[in-house]
Amino acid sequence: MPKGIYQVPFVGNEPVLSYAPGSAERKELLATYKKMYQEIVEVPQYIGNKIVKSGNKGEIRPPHDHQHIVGYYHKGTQEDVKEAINEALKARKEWADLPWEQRASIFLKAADLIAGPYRARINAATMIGQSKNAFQAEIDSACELIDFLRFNVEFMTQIYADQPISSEGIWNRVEYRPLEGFTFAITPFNFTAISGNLPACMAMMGNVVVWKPSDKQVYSAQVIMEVFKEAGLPDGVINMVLTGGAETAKTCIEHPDFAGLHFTGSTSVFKALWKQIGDNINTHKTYPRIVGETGGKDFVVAHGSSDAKEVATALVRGAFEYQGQKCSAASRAYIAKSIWPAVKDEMKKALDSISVGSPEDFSNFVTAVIDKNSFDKSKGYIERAQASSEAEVVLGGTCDDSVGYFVHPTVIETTNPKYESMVEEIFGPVLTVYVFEDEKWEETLELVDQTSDYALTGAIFAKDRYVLNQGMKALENAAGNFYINDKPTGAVVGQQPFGGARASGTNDKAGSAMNLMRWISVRTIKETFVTPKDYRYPFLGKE
Ligand SMILES: NC(=O)c1ccc[n+]([C@@H]2O[C@H](COP(=O)([O-])OP(=O)(O)OC[C@H]3O[C@@H](n4cnc5c(N)ncnc54)[C@H](O)[C@@H]3O)[C@@H](O)[C@H]2O)c1
Ligand SMILES: N[C@@H](CCC=O)C(=O)O
Repeated sequence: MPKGIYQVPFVGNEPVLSYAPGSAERKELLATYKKMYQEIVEVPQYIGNKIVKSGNKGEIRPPHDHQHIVGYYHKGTQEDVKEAINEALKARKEWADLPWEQRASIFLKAADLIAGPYRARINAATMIGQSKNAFQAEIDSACELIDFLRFNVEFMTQIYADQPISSEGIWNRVEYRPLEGFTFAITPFNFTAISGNLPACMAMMGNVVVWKPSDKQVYSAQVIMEVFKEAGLPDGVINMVLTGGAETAKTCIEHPDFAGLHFTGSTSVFKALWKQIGDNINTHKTYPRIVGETGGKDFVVAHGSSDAKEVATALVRGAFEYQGQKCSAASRAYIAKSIWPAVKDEMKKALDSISVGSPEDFSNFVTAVIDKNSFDKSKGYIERAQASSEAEVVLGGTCDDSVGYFVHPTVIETTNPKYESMVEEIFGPVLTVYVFEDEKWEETLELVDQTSDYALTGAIFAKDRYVLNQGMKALENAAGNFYINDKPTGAVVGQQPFGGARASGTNDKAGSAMNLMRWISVRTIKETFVTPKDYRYPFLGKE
């Protein structure tokens, strides 16, 4: 047990390296990328103390060069998932009983390993496997993951320090116990940081975890496991299985010791999982915690008083960074008629200067979308817009999957504010713009609020403070992360806690104490120093 009330070293947000031409970090990252590109990686499952190589291999191909194989991942079975659950449950007691500062040390060390010796490797794996450019890899797989690990340790200590008051003669305490049973993390392809954070933050609070990453993110997932192992994470605490989503969910959710789901991914999958958990509620020993951060149809609404160049820049970065494959990506924009010609012109200039290609070339702003399904999906929206009487492709529109899944940044302009690409999540570099009459500002705000089921991120642009205030009120429930005169992407851990409501998720705010609270079950302890020896009230029966 701790012999002191420790304070954790806390250093704030990890500085983002610039990768300037000639910099040491650029040289190291490029050399690592090239080396890893030529090697054949084998990604195993991590179950208890075993590194499991089933021999049933799935290929890992860079989305920007789909004929090239960089390695294989070993697919598991449901027997592996059952073993992972057993190993997690076996590890539970010792891990849950470990003093918090020992758990904290492991994750702080993991953060330092990523900040130092693993930085180039985890960024290169993210560039190769998920086709992020170096700058996007740096903010995700290095900085955001490091921040999640360090800030969550800080939040954990804040939670533990939060204690009730005590009246005279008693001492009240609360104990923040991990959940009873095992927890289950399912993670998406698009952020290495999310993938590492979901299992890690549950483990940090003393839980044991079965983690199923996306089969499109296995390369960087392996680096995460290597880091956790090197940081000293005991066997069985986080077990990584490489199995099908639906079957794995069934095995975990039907288990009596299933204690919590930490999910990030699409809305339809999360809704199905929620239902499945409800259907199995009589099997579970405890009410499972359910946290899910899901899809978005994120908006930018620009008032006539806003600066056209600022709006255009926010749209280009917000909609097209990482090929629009951010849950937060700007994908529907409402632009006042008086500024639209200037906004379009600025966007055209920007898009004309954007090059599309492999992340190995650091001058490429846009690289490939994740796979053929994603490519076909974006292409479908573009082709339907080209054929539609209600929409027009005004910028971009080129798609080419001969080498990689490249979709050029595309802007659709529609006359129908409920046109399909104003409503549905595309998750690709396709932005749809609806131009409104300047005097219809209030109706437009209502439209923004009512058009989509999602409520993840959104941005408002205006110079007039009354207008901003009006927009903030009208859009109060339309976004969990709301931006004023900025793009709707790029939340930073500790600065903008992230998550949305409505169909976008449970809004438990990744990278905050609010999220960590979901992975603990509080025991309240009252200790009485001088225990009464007589049942009677002092004046009972006395007049
Ligand atoms: N709100 C957020 O914080 C946030 C962050 C990142 C991504 N996302 C969302 O994630 C989606 C993109 O990621 P994706 O393509 O990896 O999502 P996805 O839903 O296809 O997959 C997410 C995970 O669920 C698994 N899965 C798929 N089908 C399953 C099933 N039937 N049962 C159980 N698991 C299943 C996948 O294998 C993967 O591990 C987008 O909708 C995006 O908006 C949201
Ligand atoms: N937190 C990220 C988005 C994560 C979802 O894909 C952002 O704020 O842009």
